[in-house]
Parts: sequence; structure tokens; C-alpha cells
Amino acid sequence: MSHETHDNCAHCGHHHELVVNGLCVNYREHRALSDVSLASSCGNCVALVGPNGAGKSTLLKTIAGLMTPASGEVLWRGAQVAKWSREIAYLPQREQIDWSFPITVRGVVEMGRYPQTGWWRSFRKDDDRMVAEAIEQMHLEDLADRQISELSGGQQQRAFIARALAQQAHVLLLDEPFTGLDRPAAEGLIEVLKRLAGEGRLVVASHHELATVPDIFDEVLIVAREQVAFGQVSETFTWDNIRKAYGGQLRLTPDLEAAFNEAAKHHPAGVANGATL
Ligand SMILES: Nc1ncnc2c1ncn2[C@@H]1O[C@H](COP(=O)(O)OP(=O)(O)OP(=O)(O)O)[C@@H](O)[C@H]1O
Repeated sequence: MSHETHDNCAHCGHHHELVVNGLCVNYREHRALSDVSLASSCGNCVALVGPNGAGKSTLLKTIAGLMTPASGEVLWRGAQVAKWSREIAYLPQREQIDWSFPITVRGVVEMGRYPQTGWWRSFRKDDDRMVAEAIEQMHLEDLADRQISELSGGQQQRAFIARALAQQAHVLLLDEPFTGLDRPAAEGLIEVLKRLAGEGRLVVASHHELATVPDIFDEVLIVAREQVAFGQVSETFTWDNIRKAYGGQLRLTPDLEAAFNEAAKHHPAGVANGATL
């Protein structure tokens, strides 16, 4: 799949870049991630893949500004991410969220406005409008007054994405957003992610289902505690690179083989040569 890439973001009219430079991240003295570098910009959907413990969540948290790098840097719009917390939204893995917390869907989405309003000032008309628009964009109107705990997994994901939209976030960092979704919900989420990228947002998501990478993403970062490869899915999503990251943990199934062939079709050289694996 390939999105139409906007020169300028339809969301804000600019063309912003996320740059990760030689990033290393530790938990105390334990090195979780080494030497990650990438550059992506508005309008892209970036997959983060690698085996369990590869450092995907760590990278998302660091890009979100929630962890401090041991070395290297993360820049958005040319400055350290800490400066841009309003523009960057992070959705943790499902199990990190307390879904029993008593809050309505609208309450979750309103939280997206808190960084702007501060806790001390009340909502203005604009805040209400942005919350209503986000709810509408994620087709949550009928569920807005329901408790978040009463929703299906797919609906809960949509509520959290609506919160990011209400925040007017430019970068969406999603940790395994497809986990626990049934097929229709997953297909709905694929459409949502493509639409958000198509509107000029930058979506970065860790993803376990390798066979669906070419359907959803434009670019891929493959990690295994350190960077294996980063680039366009058509060039980078190859069995060679995936095998480097997963070692003997992964078998080349027919589904996966089909996905590599699908990815290669969009590669200029792949089309010319009719190349397969
Ligand atoms: N809070 C923590 N304290 C210490 N080490 C941690 C902590 N969180 C993660 N790690 C370690 O850092 C490394 C990277 O973990 P991370 O959760 O980023 O991987 P991941 O690719 O997201 O894994 P998964 O696919 O299983 O979610 C692992 O070795 C893990 O054990």
C-alpha cells in the first residue's frame, strides 16, 4: 500500500519531520535499545516490528518524551520532543491501561484538551467543538456517554484515538493497537490509520502481525535491541531483514511469503523485474 504523501500536511499546512538520531535507551544500567536512527514526516504510517523484548515500546515511549535517552536524540520540527508534547500523542499497550477506571467515552476524549486548557481553566467553546469533532470522526456519537469499561476493544481503541485527535496531535504513537481486535474491528482501525496519515498526520505503531505490514504501512523500522533496518516497506520489509531481527524464532509461512512479495511489488525495481522472493 502506498499513501498519497502530502508535500504539506493537510492537518496544519506545514511539512514536519520526526528525526531519531543514534538513539540509545537504558533501564538503569540495562541497555534496552541501541543506535536507532530514522527520519519520517507528515503523511506516513510507520510500522515498528521486532521480536518480544526488541525495544519497540521503549522506542515509542522515548519518542513520546516519557523516557530520556542515554544518548542520541529525538527531534520533532527540529527541536527536542519535550517542547512538543501537545503535538505528540501516545497510546500505551492495552494491558497498560486501566479499562475499569470510571470515565465515559466523552470524558476520555475531553482529556485530549487538558494539555491546552490546563486543569485550572474551564472548557471553552473551541474545546467543546474539538471534542465533538473527534467523537464524530471516530464514529463514537452513540457511545459518547457510555463508560469506557463497557466498550469492545475496537471501540476503546477508537476512543483513545479520538482523544489524540481532540488534542490536535500531529504524531500518533500507538503501541500494538491491533492487539485483541477481531477482524472487523482491525479492518476499521486500518481505515482509521490510513485516513489519519492521509490527512497528514504521522502514525507510528508497533505491530506484531507481520503479514499485514504491507497492507497498512508505508515505512518500517525493524529492531532487535538495535536497529536492523529502516525504510520504505517496499524496500525494507524483506525476509532477510526480518530473519536478522527474529533469528530462528520465525518460520517463513505462506502468508508471510505473500506479504514480502506484496511489499516488493511496490518497489520500483521489483515491478520492473517482476521480482519475487
Ligand atoms: N521497566 C523496565 N525495567 C527494566 N527493563 C525493562 C523495563 N521495560 C522493558 N525492559 C526491558 O527492555 C527491553 C525492551 O523492552 P520493550 O518492552 O521495549 O520491548 P518490546 O519490543 O516492546 O517487547 P514486546 O513486543 O514484548 O512488547 C527488554 O529487554 C525488557 O526486558
